[in-house]
Amino acid sequence: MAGHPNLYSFPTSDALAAQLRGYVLRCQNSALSRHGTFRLAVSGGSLPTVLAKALLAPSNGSPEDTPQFSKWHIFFADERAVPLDHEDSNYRLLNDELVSKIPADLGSPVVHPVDEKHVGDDDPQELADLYREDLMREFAAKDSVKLPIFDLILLGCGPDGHTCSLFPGHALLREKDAWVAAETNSPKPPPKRITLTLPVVTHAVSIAFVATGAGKKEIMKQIFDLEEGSSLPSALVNQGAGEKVSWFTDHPAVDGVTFPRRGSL
Ligand SMILES: O=C(O)[C@H](O)[C@@H](O)[C@H](O)[C@H](O)COP(=O)(O)O
Repeated sequence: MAGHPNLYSFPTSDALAAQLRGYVLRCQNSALSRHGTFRLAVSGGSLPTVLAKALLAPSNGSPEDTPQFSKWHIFFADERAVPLDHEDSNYRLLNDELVSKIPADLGSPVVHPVDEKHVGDDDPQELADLYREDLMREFAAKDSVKLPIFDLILLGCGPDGHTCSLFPGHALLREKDAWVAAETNSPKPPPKRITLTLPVVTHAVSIAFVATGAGKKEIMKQIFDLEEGSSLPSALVNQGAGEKVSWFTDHPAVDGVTFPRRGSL
């Protein structure tokens, strides 16, 4: 993939949220003009809170600045193998932070949770297989497709460089064909999870990371160390998707990070 990812850095969380709103809505508007729906995947961690701040802010009244939630299909970039009402559930997190707070006049998104009947399985592979079937229904109805193409995937980045539930050094990073994979021994609790794979992430039309706070600074240096080249999962997304990737950061997270394409929105 040609080109470098875009890196944006903001002084405050309000400034970051305002620009993230514009970015997500541009992705929405272009997806709606292409195929009438907006299909995105979101991560857990701090992302749903930032996303809610971005999307629940008042609109300037123009159609371009209005989320059309009734046309959204929201999937999970990764999910933990816990009941949907469990405090570790990304579904619950997204619902509490964003979905339950959407004003009625903006419509309701279709949210695609993992299959609750299978969250207790010893092997989360069954859960991953069922989630793939859900993706197939949404993305592969007409033809057989090799990989789903999300309009947007919103990611976080852990202090060890993980993203989704793709952890450094894991064999899953070499996955070429599967859409959804099971993780049974995640270094970040809880241990059992499912995750979109790298080919699915890098195949998306647009990919955005949100990474904030001084705690991310050291790993950001490694991710963007172009001379050494990094095999960290977040760096592999950069390498696989290039200019389709945008990083939304705050100043403390990128203090001292040298980067070839530092942009402004
Ligand atoms: O469910 C999860 O565990 C996440 O999807 C995970 O990949 C998260 O995005 C990162 O750990 C960053 O988390 P923070 O944004 O909280 O730093």
